[in-house]
Amino acid sequence: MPVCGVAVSAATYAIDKLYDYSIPEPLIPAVKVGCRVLVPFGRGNKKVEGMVLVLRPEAYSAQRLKPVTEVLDEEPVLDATQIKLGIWLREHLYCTFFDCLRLMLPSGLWFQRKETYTLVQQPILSLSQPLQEIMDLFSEDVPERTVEEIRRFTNGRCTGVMLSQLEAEGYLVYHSNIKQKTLDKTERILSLAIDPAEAMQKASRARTPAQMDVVSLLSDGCSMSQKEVLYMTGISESALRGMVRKGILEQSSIETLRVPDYSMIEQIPAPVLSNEQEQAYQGIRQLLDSGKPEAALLFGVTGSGKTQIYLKLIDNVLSQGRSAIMLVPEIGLTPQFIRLFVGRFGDTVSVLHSALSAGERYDSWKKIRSGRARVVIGTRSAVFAPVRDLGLIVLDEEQDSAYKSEQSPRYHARDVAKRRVQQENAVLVLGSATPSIESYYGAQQGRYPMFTLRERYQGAALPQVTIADIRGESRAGWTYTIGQTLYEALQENLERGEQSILFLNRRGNSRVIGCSMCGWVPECPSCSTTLTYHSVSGRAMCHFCGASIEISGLCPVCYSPHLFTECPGTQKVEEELHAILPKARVLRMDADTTSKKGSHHHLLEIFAKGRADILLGTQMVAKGLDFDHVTLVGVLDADQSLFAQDYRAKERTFSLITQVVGRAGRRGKQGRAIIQTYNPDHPVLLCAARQDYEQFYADEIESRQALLMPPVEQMLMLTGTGENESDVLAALLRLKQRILSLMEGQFSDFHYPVLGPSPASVVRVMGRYRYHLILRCPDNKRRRQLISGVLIEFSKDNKNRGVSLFADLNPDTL
Ligand SMILES: Nc1ncnc2c1ncn2[C@@H]1O[C@H](COP(=O)(O)OP(=O)(O)OP(=O)(O)O)[C@@H](O)[C@H]1O
Ligand SMILES: [Zn+2]
Repeated sequence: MPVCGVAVSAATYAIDKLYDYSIPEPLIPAVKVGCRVLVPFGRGNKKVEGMVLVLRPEAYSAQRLKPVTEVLDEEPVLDATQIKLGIWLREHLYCTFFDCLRLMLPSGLWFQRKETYTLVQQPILSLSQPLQEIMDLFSEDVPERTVEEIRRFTNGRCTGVMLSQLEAEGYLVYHSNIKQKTLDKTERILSLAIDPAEAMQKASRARTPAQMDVVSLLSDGCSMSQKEVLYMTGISESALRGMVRKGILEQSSIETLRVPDYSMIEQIPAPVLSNEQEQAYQGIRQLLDSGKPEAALLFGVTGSGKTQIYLKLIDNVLSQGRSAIMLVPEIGLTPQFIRLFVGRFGDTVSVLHSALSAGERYDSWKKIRSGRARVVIGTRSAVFAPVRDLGLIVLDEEQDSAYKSEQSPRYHARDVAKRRVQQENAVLVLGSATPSIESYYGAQQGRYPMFTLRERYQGAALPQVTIADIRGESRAGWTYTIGQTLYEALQENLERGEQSILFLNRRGNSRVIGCSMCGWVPECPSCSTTLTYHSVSGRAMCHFCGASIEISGLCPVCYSPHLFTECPGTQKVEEELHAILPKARVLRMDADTTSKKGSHHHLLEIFAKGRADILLGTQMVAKGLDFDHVTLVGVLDADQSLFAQDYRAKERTFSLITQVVGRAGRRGKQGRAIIQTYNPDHPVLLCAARQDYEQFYADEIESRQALLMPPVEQMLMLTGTGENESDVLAALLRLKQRILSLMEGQFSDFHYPVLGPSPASVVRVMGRYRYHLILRCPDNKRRRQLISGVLIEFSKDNKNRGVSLFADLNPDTL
């Protein structure tokens, strides 16, 4: 009897392995490695999804195996190389086979299952109480129930075994309906139905500004999706329908092109590379020609033209009939950037990013897999793109933390890329003006070659940086966030008609509310955080779990009406700018103004066209932007991220500041940057001001060496979470003891300190406490054996009930 080994979706880490199933005669031709199947699993023989990983055509098995129920794919959705990668991921990320394999598939390809039970007949004999409870849910009026409903109505008392028993007795019959997620293909499009002037007249009769906004938005004859119109104008859907009824707007429906058509885009000719660029290009090309797997670091100052090198390398790869993957951090994927690639490679380009719908993703995946797309540009998960004949992977801004997944499987795109080029004989290029300490260390250790670009393209000078000590200014009675030095520079720039970028070094964008009488501030009941005030809804909301409370205008504790709200940083600075530079056209870019799809691109477009003088924003403005007329960059609060309790805080600050400063003066004109700080003598800021990466690296690696932090030593973090704080702590203490005793005995060759338990920086999220253990030890087979063993043991131990545990290698933040 032929047998197949299946990675089963329902298996938890503790019981994860390849499960053997027999293949019934009629299914033999259909079962192939890399196809998904439906198999019975567990004691209840619930039908679950799985993926065939091995076939043993003539296997003999002593025990009776359960048979495969159904084959879900006609052709394999994963090939042998991808399966190999999945198995490697599983070993390194401590996840199940299925979770690792699923990473490589677009969600549109996943299945949605509806499992139901239908009444056949009510039992004549009396049943045990729990079984009767289930049968009571069925009647002639309600003959069908989903499994989910049954579980909910019985408060979880119903088990798979009970249901199978009722099925075996002939009272109920089971159906499972599985289908690939269906996908929306059309979109509603709006345009003006009449002449703009006439439309404006009609709209103004409604006396609502929103309707007039809609008309002016569409007045240049363009059409726009309804979604965009809703977002840009804030009008309501019913008001839009009204405008259609009145004949102001015309509505049509188009099939959305789920893969954009790039074939008509105008070609951009390849520029001639500078000497420095040419040398780096030739060096990496030799690696490509070697036909061996290689990795290289491309270390080039901001504006040195790394992108042109990537483009030419991709040219080379394509001419060999191979494919390339170009990875960028989410916010680096600007329209300008995409245009460069599309202009060069036309319709062989496929862009993958998180704002794509499931359908778009699915269609891109098909285009890539078929070999029609040979250049993939995308964010983190594009590292799994199923390109034909991989030749090159580029990680631009390779130090960016967006490359690390914060959800299970917690992979780092750089590690996956390294593994892929090894498996597929390709070349990996890590590009950056401020490489991660890991990558630079690797190059220093001779693990891979480094190519350096010391000059900006066409010799444009790096910006002149001034460190502005704002301590003195506030003492002198200057109360604005924008210090005097920066203010004067902004004014000069405005007079000269040149653009400026202002960078607020903050992650979130929170508006605090509180009572100025009793000091009350709203806190989240389930997370250790304060709530953020949203004036639109009049509610204070938790950014971790989404819980919110209404703010009525009175303090809930002392009933005083004196509530204060403090503006989010960017909004406050925007108001300030209007006050001190009333003529400046300011564009604010932060989490608030860019929450909708496309708005980020839209704002950048406005700025690129020179329709604003100052671009003000959070980290989104720091990286990758390339504008012609920006000659001034201001960093408003350089210190913000410097003192975070995190071993990467300095690295991140240095990188951010260097990146943002590097936005100035990229086209000949001398750029300036002003860094405002309360710590004008801080070595990290001094290095960033000189854009002296080497010095920064030298200092940083010394302290990592002293503290045995990555990259000198690898770090593994074990996080326990649970609702009961003392349970979490006790479980982690037991775990620590267990690891230590294993290191005494069976793993005596593997002896390293275990630190903790220590609380996570936000200790409680969604009602769950989070504590860490930290191991600093090399990542090798012994470590993986040890950790995988204790993880499994942990989940099987009843004492740990209510506490879950996961492992994370070299976490990006603590
Ligand atoms: N060989 C070239 N010919 C013409 N223009 C070039 C060339 N190299 C670079 N440039 C131009 O110089 C500018 C800076 O290049 P690019 O954006 O690639 O720099 P970068 O190294 O990626 O910088 P950053 O790290 O700051 O993003 C771009 O506008 C680019 O078009
Ligand atoms: Zn919360």
